[in-house]
Amino acid sequence: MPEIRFEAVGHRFGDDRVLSDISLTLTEARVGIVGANGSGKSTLARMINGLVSPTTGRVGVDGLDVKRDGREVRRRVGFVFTNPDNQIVMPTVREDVAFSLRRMRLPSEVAAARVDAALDRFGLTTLADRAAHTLSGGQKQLLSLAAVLVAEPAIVVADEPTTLLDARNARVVGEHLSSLDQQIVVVTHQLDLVEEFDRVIVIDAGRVVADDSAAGALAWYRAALT
Ligand SMILES: Nc1ncnc2c1ncn2[C@@H]1O[C@H](COP(=O)(O)OP(=O)(O)OP(=O)(O)O)[C@@H](O)[C@H]1O
Repeated sequence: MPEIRFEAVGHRFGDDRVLSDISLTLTEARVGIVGANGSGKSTLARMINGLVSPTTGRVGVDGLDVKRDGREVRRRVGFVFTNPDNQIVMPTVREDVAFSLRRMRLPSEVAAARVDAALDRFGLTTLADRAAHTLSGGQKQLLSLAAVLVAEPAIVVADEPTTLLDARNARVVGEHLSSLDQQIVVVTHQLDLVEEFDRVIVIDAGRVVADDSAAGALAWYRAALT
């Protein structure tokens, strides 16, 4: 598995300190991040591919510095947003998945085969020529996953990927995420999504307050909520 390393990471937005002294080395296949609204989870997740740079400390991916080696890191880290509308950029489903490969300069038949395989994997083949904006919320989130996965990143970071979905679609997207070969880091309020994960980290007020097996961390968090 890849290695994601936070070294004494802190972050401020203006005068607001939102992360303090985070040191973590993530090498497990499936890592969950949970915690209260505004505790800093999204900010932490966004640092893994450089969407946010820490104000203090350092974030590394496989020995690369996220700030210095941003392009190389972004090739390794795919990011799935809460709202797929923020991620879908092309008119049709097929074009949107293909867009992720534009920089790789693959021979066109190789690219087309990869796009077809990604569409098939996420059950989107029959929707390939549909206008992307006409998909349902669940279908759009599957399209976002296909568009991220087609580029074969080593790590997938997902920030509340099931929040906008109904229970059935949340389960479908959750099952797809859990079955990935890639290392995954998932931020969520839906605790069942990370119940089978290898490691769960609880963030509170910008600090790590629990870091354990899923069973241990979730028991801690549920007790803290009551
Ligand atoms: N771009 C920004 N500018 C200013 N403040 C920000 C920005 N992004 C986040 N914040 C603030 O940083 C804090 C942490 O936000 P973050 O989104 O990381 O929390 P979170 O744990 O993911 O919350 P939620 O569960 O509600 O999504 C919040 O107080 C938020 O208002």
